[in-house]
Amino acid sequence: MSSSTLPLILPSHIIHTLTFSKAVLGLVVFVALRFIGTAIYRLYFHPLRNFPGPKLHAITQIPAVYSIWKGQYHNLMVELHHKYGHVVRVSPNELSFNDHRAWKDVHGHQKPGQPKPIKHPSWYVPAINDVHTIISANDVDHARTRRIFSNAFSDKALKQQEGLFARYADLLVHKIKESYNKDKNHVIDMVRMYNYTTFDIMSDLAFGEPLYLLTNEEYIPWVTNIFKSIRTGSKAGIIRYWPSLYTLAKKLTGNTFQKKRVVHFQYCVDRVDRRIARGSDQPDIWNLVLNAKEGRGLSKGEMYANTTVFMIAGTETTATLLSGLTYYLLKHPEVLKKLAAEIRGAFQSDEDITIEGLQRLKYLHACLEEGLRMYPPVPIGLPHLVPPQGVQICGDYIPGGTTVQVQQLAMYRSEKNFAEPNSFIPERWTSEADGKFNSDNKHALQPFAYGPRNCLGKNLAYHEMRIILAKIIFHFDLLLNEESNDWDTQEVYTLWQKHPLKCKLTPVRE
Ligand code: HEM
Repeated sequence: MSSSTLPLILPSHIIHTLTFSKAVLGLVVFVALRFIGTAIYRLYFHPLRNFPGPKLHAITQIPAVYSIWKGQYHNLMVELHHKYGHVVRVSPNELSFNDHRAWKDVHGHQKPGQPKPIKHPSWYVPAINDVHTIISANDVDHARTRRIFSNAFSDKALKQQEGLFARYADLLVHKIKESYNKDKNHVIDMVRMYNYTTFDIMSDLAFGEPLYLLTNEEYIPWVTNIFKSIRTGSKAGIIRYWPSLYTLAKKLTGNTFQKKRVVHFQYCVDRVDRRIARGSDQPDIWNLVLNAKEGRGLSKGEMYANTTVFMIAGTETTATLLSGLTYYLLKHPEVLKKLAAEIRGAFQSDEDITIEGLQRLKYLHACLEEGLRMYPPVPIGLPHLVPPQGVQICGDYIPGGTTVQVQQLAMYRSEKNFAEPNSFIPERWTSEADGKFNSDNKHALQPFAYGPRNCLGKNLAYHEMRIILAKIIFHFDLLLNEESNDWDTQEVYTLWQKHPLKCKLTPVRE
């Protein structure tokens, strides 16, 4: 048998195998050529080709996505900005900024008719009832919603709510004293204690009743699920980097995720309904909103959707700052001593600790600012989309369709913005600051975001953080437990994944 006749007598399954291998080979070659073609385009012809950044990041979104998946995106951004400067091309269609001017250009007010980046529609989606929240609404709906809710977050409202904050801060102190009285060597996880307090406060404001976390010293499953969903939501969210897969994945997995979201949402609906049916004479969100002219246009759907925002935006963030600041104070005993002297010197009793009294404490304010700089509760950027006309950011023309983000941690840990950026030095925020801090770029620090869509609860958050921290320091001496020595080495899944912060608190007064 000559070799030339061999193919004729090959069994059919071998012929199939050969055809199949050819098809696979063809596919591999096609994918490889496509990848090379895309890589060449993105490196040499793409509108973002002249922006600095690692070549691999310009070619593919995989390195950025991988770091999000591993919870290391915050560190990657610090590193890339350190190496490449104030603007970095972090993936083919995405630019990251750590220059203070980007706050105004991305988040700030623009003149009427001037194009501006919008909140990225892939990231900012409506609530489960398909109603947009204050955070996700387009600019027009946002302005209306913001007007409605601003009554509940005004200075006047805060003054009316003062007693409520004091009540929960006192309960926190009471619980810690109780634990100490049971066991003088007690070790307390302050992350939990701060979360219990901030969730109870916000629940009282939004549902007219606490979640009783402080009373029971235990999370309820609804709260645990919030923490879990922040992590899984951040991981699952990477699919947005492949828009066509995103649509497909939404269709395929819609039901699984949907069911969990429905259960979570229903909890808010039931509690808001219960609060409205019961009525209340307290200065909670609903009394302040519904009694004002603007609030009468609010639909039930909007009430439910926005409550979910308040219960996340107004709780975890504040507890995060308190946990981070407590950690840095414990790592810097000289700062803690100075702060304790200020607080204990200013007040004689709990009743003295008022909004006005706390606002006068300059060193407390400096410590809060430095805590927000070192450990911003929202450490990464909030994705915005450049409109088709393009915009100017930090003096550069940015073409339409680009995703842009202002990175918080990378902004605050840059020596271009702050001297000794990785050191916790509250003095930099005071008039007694060393000369080298005179050139600190204070405007770079915007932990509550910037412009018309900045944090609505900023004043509330400052008061809450002040009163809780002041009462803790007024009543206790604190020590960090050894196991929490490296507490700040954490992953970020949109928000910090906080480890337990184990501390020993010893009462200094009855
Ligand atoms: C340290 C504490 C806090 C920090 C660092 C913080 C930070 C932020 C940031 C960065 C945004 C912009 C989010 C975005 O555009 O995607 C935001 C928005 C918002 N925050 Fe806060 N927040 C804090 C506490 C609070 C509190 C206590 C409340 C009270 C409910 C609150 C309510 C809101 C609301 C309603 C928005 C949406 C505002 C709008 O779109 O007009 N936040 N916050």
